[in-house]
Order: sequence, then structure tokens, then C-alpha cells
Amino acid sequence: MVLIQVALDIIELDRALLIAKEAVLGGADWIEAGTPLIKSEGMNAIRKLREAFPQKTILADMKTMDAGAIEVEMAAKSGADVVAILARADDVVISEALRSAKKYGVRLMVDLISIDEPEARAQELVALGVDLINVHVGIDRQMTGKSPLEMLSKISREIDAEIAVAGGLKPETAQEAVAMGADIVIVGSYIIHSDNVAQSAKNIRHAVDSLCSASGLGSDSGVSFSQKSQEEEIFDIFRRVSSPNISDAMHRKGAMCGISTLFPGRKIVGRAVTVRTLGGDWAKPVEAIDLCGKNDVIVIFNSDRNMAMWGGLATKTAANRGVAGLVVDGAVRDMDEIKKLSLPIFAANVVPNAGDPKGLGEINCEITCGGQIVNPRDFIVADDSGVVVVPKEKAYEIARRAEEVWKKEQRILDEIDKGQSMSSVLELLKWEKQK
Ligand SMILES: O=C([C@H](O)CO)[C@H](O)[C@H](O)COP(=O)(O)O
Repeated sequence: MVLIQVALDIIELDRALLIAKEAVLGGADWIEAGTPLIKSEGMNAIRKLREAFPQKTILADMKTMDAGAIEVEMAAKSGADVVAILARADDVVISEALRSAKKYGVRLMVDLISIDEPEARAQELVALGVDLINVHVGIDRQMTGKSPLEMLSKISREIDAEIAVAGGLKPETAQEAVAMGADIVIVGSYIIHSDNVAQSAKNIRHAVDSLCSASGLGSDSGVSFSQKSQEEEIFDIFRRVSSPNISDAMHRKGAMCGISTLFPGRKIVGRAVTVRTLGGDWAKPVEAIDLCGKNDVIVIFNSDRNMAMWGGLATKTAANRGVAGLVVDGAVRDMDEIKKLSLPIFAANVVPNAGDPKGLGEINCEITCGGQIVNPRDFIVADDSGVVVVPKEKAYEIARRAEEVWKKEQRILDEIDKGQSMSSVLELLKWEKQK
């Protein structure tokens, strides 16, 4: 039977206990005191988990790099059944940890996170006596598109040890991991940031169990998964999250100033076709419409915010072409006409007077819009809170991080709905900066 381990990467102990309870209801077998929880609450986190779940296997994710024996001893004496340390530690640390694990009757899991040659290191660990290996891609590397599955497929064929796998797993990837030979599936974010923890744990349980009960378990088990392209994934996520989620993910970078929606409720997600123009000259903005595809957003910088360079006729043309939206550091006009069309428009100003079509400026060059640099093909997300620009090179990472922000907020909302205050959920007083 494949085991499911819920990773409690949460810094508030009460929330961690609550979430663990829900995850167990959904079918989690092992409960992990995640490294952030251990750093926040120390060994007390393990004691409390032991107390609350006397029958469950508790894993302490110590991420030990040195002093192997004492760290394993601490975790074991606090109630852990399994202690996780780092494969990057020296062999002598691993051997000391193994000795301590034996002495205190716990198992040792060794984590391959950030190992350059994981297959070779896994072989060395097995030779040292390790029998539980975690094939793991850490959270920050996940955000850049890395997955543990490739590493898993190589390692599971080659080593004689029990194998755990971790790194952004969801039902589909958990199932894939089992097909590749994983014995323990470790899941953090997908479960703990869900607004229905029990259901999410159940989804993992179902995915894993349905594969285990199918005949022909193994890499040729016939399970196939639809693969989205990175671009599709970015669009999917940006359509789901908000501009504030993205701003949080970018540590407050990317938000335009002084530009807001003209029609609340209309959202833009698209890639920038940029235009720089001068003094209300509307030739280049109108020419840019003909270069746009379905997911493109026209992003314009105009040096004069009191002279419109966009109006009803341009809006009609853009809407007919299926342009995703318009963002203007400048002015538009003809509100009575453009409000009847569905094009989302974000602008700095609305004025009745327009400029002339002189053809000054450029299309698809670097511009500054609302104080932010925008390059052609950058991602634009605009909603009722404002407009953010995400550089194309960082789009996948930012989308993944924004999704984490969104999931976390959904979960917190759910706890507030159940009667808690925001301050108590986040333990604000405890986490205020100490003088
Ligand atoms: O070990 C973990 C990470 O390094 C933070 O401590 C996570 O528990 C592990 O990666 C599982 O969490 P997800 O990747 O969010 O599923």
C-alpha cells in the first residue's frame, strides 16, 4: 500500500493541528511536522502532534545538515517516528544520524533536495545503510517549473530502498509518482492550502489507490496525463488569481500607478503589444490593433494625459478582432459608445478632445506605462484592483507563486468564515517585529 504523508508547512501550530485533523479525515497516513513549523514552534510541534494523533506516524522534517545524532535524538524524544535529514550532509553526519535513529527506535529518511547527482548520492546513502530516501524538489525550485518525477523515474529503478517523493504533488502527479514506484507520497501545498483540506487529501488518496488497485502497476501501467504547455498553465493561473495576488507574488513590483478600469468587472489576461505615441497622436495605437491576436493586450504610453488617442471607432475595431483589452497611460474618449462594447479598458484619464493621426511613435518597443516598464509579449493582468505587468521571462514562476498566494488566502478565508478573526488566524501579535 502506498502511504500518503501530509506536510504541515505552516508556521502557526493551532492551524497546523486543525489542518492535520482534516487531512487525516481525508485519508493521510503520515503527518509531517514541516520544517517551517519546526522552526517556528520547535520540538513542541512534534509533541503536540504526537499528543493529538497517538496512532499516526509522525515525521519530523528536521533538514539536518550537522549534528546528526542530537537532532535525531531530539525529534525522537519529542515523539517522532521518522526523522528527515539532508542528503547534502557529510557521510559522517548521516552515519551519526543512523546510529541515533537505531538507538531511539525511529526511522531515518534522507532528503535528496538540491543534490546535483541524485542517483549517485542515493546509491551512496543506501550503502551507508539508509533505507528511506526522499526524492524531493523544494518549493522555490518548483516555482521555476522543476518536478521530482524525472529524478524519481531514474532513482526508483536503481536503488533498493523505500522511496518517498515530494515537490508540488497534486492528484495527477501523485498518481504518476506511484506508477513510477514511489512508496510514500508527500503532499504539502495541494492539501494544506486548500479550502477543503479533507477533500483534497481524499483526492490524493483516490488518485493513489485507484492506480494501486489497477493491474499492471508500474511505469507501463497505461495511465496517461494531459500535459498543458507552460503558456497554457500561465494563462489558466492568471485567469484564476487577482492582480493583488500577483503583486504579492512579485513583492509589490509590477503594479501600475494611476491607471484604473473604466468598466468594473472586466478582467484582462493577455500578452502585451506595446505602443509609444506622443501628444494624442492616435495613428500607431490604431495600427497596432491590426497586429493583435486573441490573447493580446494593447498597452500604450502617450505623453499627454489630456488628449485622447483612443475612442469609439478604435474600440469597435479591437473588439471585432477579439483583442483581450486595452491599457493606456493616457486618455480615451467616447465613453457612451465604448461602454456598449465588451472590450476591457484601463486608462489614466477620459477627455472629449482627441489628437491627430501623425504616425509619431513606435509599435512593439520597450515602454513605460503607469510607471512600469513593459516589453512586447510581457504578461498583463488587469482587474478592478488595477494593472500588473509580469516580465515574460519570469511569468511561469510568478504565476506559480501567485497561485500559492491565492490558495493560502482561500484557506484563511475559510477559517475566518468558520468564526475566527483574521488576527487570530495569522497570530499577528506573535509575529509582530520584535524590538
Ligand atoms: O519539505 C518541504 C519543503 O522543503 C518545505 O519544508 C515540503 O514539505 C514538501 O516539498 C512538500 O510540500 P509541497 O511541495 O508543497 O507539496
